[in-house]
Amino acid sequence: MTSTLPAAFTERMQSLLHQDFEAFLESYRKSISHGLRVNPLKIDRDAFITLSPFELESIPWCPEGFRYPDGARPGKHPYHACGLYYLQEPSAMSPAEALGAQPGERILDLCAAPGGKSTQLAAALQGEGLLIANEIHPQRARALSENLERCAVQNAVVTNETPERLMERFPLFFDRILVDAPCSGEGMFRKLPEAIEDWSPEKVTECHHMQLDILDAAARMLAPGGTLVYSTCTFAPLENEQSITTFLTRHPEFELIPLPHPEWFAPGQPAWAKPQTDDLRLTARLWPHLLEGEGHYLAKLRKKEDSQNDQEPPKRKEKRASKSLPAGRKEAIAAWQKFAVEVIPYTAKRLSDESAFLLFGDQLFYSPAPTLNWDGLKVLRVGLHLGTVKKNRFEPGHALALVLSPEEVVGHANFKADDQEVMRYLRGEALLREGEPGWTLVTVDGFSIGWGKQADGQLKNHYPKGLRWV
Ligand SMILES: C[S@@+](CC[C@H](N)C(=O)[O-])C[C@H]1O[C@@H](n2cnc3c(N)ncnc32)[C@H](O)[C@@H]1O
Repeated sequence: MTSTLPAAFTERMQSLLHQDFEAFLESYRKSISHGLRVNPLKIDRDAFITLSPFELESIPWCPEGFRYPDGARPGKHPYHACGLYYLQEPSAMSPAEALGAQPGERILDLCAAPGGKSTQLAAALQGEGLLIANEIHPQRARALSENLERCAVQNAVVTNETPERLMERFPLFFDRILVDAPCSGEGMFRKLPEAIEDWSPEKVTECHHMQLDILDAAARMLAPGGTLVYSTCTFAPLENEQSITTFLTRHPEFELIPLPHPEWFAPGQPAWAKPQTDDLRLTARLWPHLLEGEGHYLAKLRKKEDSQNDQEPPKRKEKRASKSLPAGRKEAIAAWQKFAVEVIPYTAKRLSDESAFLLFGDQLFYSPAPTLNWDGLKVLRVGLHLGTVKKNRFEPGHALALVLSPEEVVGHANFKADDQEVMRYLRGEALLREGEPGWTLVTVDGFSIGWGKQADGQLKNHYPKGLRWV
């Protein structure tokens, strides 16, 4: 790392870490830790170990997590475009693991973009239950949506809302909530030198207040008995031990519970917050000088089963609102069914619950929560984007391609990962190829990557324009 660390930061860390300070500072002279997390919605861990073109080293606190060496470029490999893995620095793999999402649950990832933890939570759900992945910034919400799509997630709803607005709609609704809070980003100094420029003591204070507001909203949305994980990628006690202590003072209905992997994660520091609470030892610090990772803070909390819910959730209007039932829905479903029977007859049955189809404009989605009403919320995606209803035809969505396997489609074109045709496809070029006319699933070593349409000795390219490699 070449940029100089802010003096106010190093002085504070020295006064906190004492004899460990030199080792902490030394960690900034080492290269960053590269990680990837295998996406079990596309390939299981052991199969990926066999297939991987990169050297892999297991990360102890995340079964699907691996380090890869400097110089490997997994983001530039077609397997990345197929969604076989998500690039994530190793300590950032800990919060979603700690949350312990189970298939069938209702999960909220409140500060979700660009989606590292959301894709991990979706994998834990194994397609069952509901994930709401929320991001406040519109552009970042779009990146989140694309990453969930690439990782073949079918049961996520992507919203672009403030925590407060979500809170009004979903009181006491979730089994588990992740607050991966906006923070001063001291754990990013090694990876992103811009984070050093952005940092200031005032920013630390500002983030602390923002974190408390976000946590208040999360507290209201969690069902009694539910689990909340709070995480940051900063070292400032004010944003970690102090945010949790203040939260617990404001919310006696919550208690800290121990985190897994005490052999890897150092305990939180009771002396770094006021009033001093011994339970802070149950929170965790991931230090860059004690493990290979950029650093994180984690706290796992439970909302007591018998917590007084002073405000009971309002009676939800479960009936679908008119906007979700636009004119043309029937025709859209018919167009989909015609497409599905012709192109993906084996999957058509799985995606046939009439109540799950949602039409937004000309975009057809298959909802994981058909009884929920999304009117009035900024929603980017509700479950699986099936495709676009065009005049007299249905054009399948990229998201649909990514959830399909070759056995599910009538026509597919497979290429080996090192075949130049794959690069041409990713650049958006048509491929010269003979085949049955019509929609064709393009696969790389058997893993779907997108659609093509076969006609006149060519496979026309339907890889989305915004994703094309240049
Ligand atoms: C640490 S990042 C999230 C990283 C993400 N969980 C992941 O694993 O890819 C924090 C996110 O919180 C968002 N954010 C900023 N201000 C916020 C606020 N007031 N309420 C909710 N989220 C906010 C930021 O835009 C940012 O995307």
